[in-house]
Amino acid sequence: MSFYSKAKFLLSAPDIRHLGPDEGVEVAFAGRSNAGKSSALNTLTRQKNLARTSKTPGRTQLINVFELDESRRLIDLPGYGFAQVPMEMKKKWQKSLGEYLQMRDSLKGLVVLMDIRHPFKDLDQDLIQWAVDSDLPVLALLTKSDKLKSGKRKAQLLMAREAALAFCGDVTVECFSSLKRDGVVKVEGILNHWFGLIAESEPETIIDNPQ
Ligand SMILES: Nc1nc2c(ncn2[C@@H]2O[C@H](COP(=O)(O)OP(=O)(O)OP(=O)(O)O)[C@@H](O)[C@H]2O)c(=O)[nH]1
Ligand SMILES: [Mg+2]
Repeated sequence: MSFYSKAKFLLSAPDIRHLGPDEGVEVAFAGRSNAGKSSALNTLTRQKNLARTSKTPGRTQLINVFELDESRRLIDLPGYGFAQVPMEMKKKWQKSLGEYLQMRDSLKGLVVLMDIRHPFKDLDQDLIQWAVDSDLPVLALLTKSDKLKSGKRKAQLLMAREAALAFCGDVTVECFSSLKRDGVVKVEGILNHWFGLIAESEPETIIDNPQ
């Protein structure tokens, strides 16, 4: 059993004032609406319905917190860049998202998810750039990698890595598929470091649940 499969829903908050104490370590999943954030969390935690997913963009409207243990949490953030949301709602979400990213001290790592077919849109670049400038560790995932055949997938990955280097600096970029579980082991390895489960110098390994 993976450490991440222990995840339990803790709370949903409209803004940072409704989150629990700003202690321990949080790793947040961010990205455009419909990029596959909630699906990725379900895949990582091996739970089908932990985070709510939907075909309709804009499903996740609150900051959703999932507890791994008493000091470690996974965060599912509302998506950005969805045109069909009423302006007022959009403003509210973007405000709570911005506040979370800028003010939450326990945020120790950011996973930015982008559809492999159209990565590094303006808002993605802005977010990754901001994380790099803020010294917040960031992992960029090209989601729904199952949508492309192997050759095209590799080409997109190379292109995205070059784009990341050009626009945002030295950012880790990997492919990910919730459907095929592509990239899960790599994500776990990186999260293990961010959560302080293994030292930086140690090789990336999968942490088993001790129970
Ligand atoms: N083929 C394929 N579809 C995926 C994958 N991941 C997610 N999807 C689909 O993409 C849609 C959006 O997924 P969600 O996980 O709800 O996306 P989200 O980023 O949480 O969206 P918001 O909460 O609206 O911001 C759903 O229909 C998923 O089934 C994947 O790896 N492969
Ligand atoms: Mg979602």
